[in-house]
Amino acid sequence: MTDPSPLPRPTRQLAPDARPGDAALFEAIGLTKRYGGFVANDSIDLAVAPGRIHALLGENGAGKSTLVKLICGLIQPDGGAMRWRGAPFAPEGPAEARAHGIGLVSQHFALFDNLTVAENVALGLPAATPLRSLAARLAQVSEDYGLPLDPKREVWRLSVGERQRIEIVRALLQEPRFLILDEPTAVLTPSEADRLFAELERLRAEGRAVLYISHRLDEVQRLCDVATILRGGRVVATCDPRANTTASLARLMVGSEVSQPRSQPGHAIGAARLSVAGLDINPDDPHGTALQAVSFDVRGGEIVGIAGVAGNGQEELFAALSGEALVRDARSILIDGQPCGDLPITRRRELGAAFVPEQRLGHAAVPTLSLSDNALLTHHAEPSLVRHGFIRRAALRDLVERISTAFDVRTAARDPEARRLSGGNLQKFIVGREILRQPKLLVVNQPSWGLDAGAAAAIRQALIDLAAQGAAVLVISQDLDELIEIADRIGVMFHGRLSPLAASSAIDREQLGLLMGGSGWPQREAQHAAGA
Ligand SMILES: Nc1ncnc2c1ncn2[C@@H]1O[C@H](COP(=O)(O)OP(=O)(O)OP(=O)(O)O)[C@@H](O)[C@H]1O
Repeated sequence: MTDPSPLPRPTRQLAPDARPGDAALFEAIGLTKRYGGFVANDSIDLAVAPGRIHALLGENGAGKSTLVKLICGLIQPDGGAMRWRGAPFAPEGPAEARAHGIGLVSQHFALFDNLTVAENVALGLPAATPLRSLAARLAQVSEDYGLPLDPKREVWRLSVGERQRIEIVRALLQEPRFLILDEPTAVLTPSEADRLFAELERLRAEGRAVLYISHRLDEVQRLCDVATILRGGRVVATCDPRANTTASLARLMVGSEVSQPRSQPGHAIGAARLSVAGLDINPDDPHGTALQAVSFDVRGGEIVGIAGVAGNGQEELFAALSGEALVRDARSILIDGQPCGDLPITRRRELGAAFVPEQRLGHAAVPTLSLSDNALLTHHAEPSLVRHGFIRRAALRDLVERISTAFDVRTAARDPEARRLSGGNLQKFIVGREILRQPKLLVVNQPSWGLDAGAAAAIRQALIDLAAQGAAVLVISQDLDELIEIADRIGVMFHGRLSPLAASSAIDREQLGLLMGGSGWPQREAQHAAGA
């Protein structure tokens, strides 16, 4: 890891009275939010002091994002009060919260797809900021932060990891007095996360306050001075995270022990169910990553992991495998021996394949459709659900019930719109929707993004069990610990190339990290990867 670069000094200094140890910068007193009869935040008391990094923990659906939305004026409370530097605080909208110096890196990105990176950043800054100078500043600052971004690129072309970088850089450029980050590292690489932590530590040293939401408890212990834990919309504990173990924090969040996934030893590894040979793709997007001679196979009974920094071809690989991007040579992708590089996604599903894209809202699920209609999107070829062109609504609702039960999807109402689910619950739903089809091949991108420890363990267990039943499972993930934990073999993508797959027992985190950064590739591979 390289040392974090010095960052540009903030232009706006904090008031001299804001010093670590001061009285609370922000307070919530008995804050309550209801959705119909469901209480998402139940009399929350929270005090965030300047010069502190304060963790907000809780399992999926505990009410963390709801609290953040209240603080930022995105929704209004039904009871209780908030105070800012001791004075009553009731922001009517996000602009008012921003004017007080509250910055937000949200879990569901608030970005306009058709605008460029620079245009999106400009929208979060004072109106007078000229776009041209902003683009140059943004390029410089994003490099300094170790979060590379191309200011001219349109957002719709970017991966989830790249979108996350925009959110973070945009919030940091606002030099907030109180910065709230909702799962910021879920799709960042370890070195990107390290740079972010260094930046948060700088904010703390300057007397600013940070509210940090993460399901990664080791990060919380490393970074945070105090932790407030929510369960079922209520505060159940406020503690020093370093005085706890990750297991005891997880227990406080979940209310019981969290079990770790267990591999199923002794099951047979069969023939290749997915074979990719010499896959070359030149994406339409001039900023996309060309895939160069990607070759690998995934056999029945095994999990293959693909690691890599976002933007190194993982999106293009997923699109080619799923049929969202068709390839000229049909034989470059075989599913159970059948050439299918030129087949659309429905035909690939009929061959027994299932796909889970990384972007849950907008790609994997339509936000404004109910869960049952979202289930129909990938199950419509099944005769039990659609017969003679008629949708069997009762069977569909039953399917949603089965997914929700099997994957512990918690909703505030029956068959709600996808956008009403908490991030983690929607993730459980879209992964569960595909696993319940019992596919012979599952390709999944970032399976446990935003999941709490218990839910992530449950999803990983489901992937292990699916492979043990004979399916081939391909997991694309930026979470190296996840890949090392569940994959039988792992490869790394760099500049559109895939390293040879290595047995996960024979490769460690450090070697993977080096490959992700472009070191340690065989000479020829490195030359190709660098475009020589
Ligand atoms: N607009 C809404 N309408 C109805 N229910 C909602 C709405 N937004 C959130 N909820 C419900 O409120 C509960 C808390 O959701 P919230 O997003 O605050 O959880 P969270 O702790 O942030 O979870 P995660 O870790 O999964 O992001 C969930 O059960 C969710 O279904």
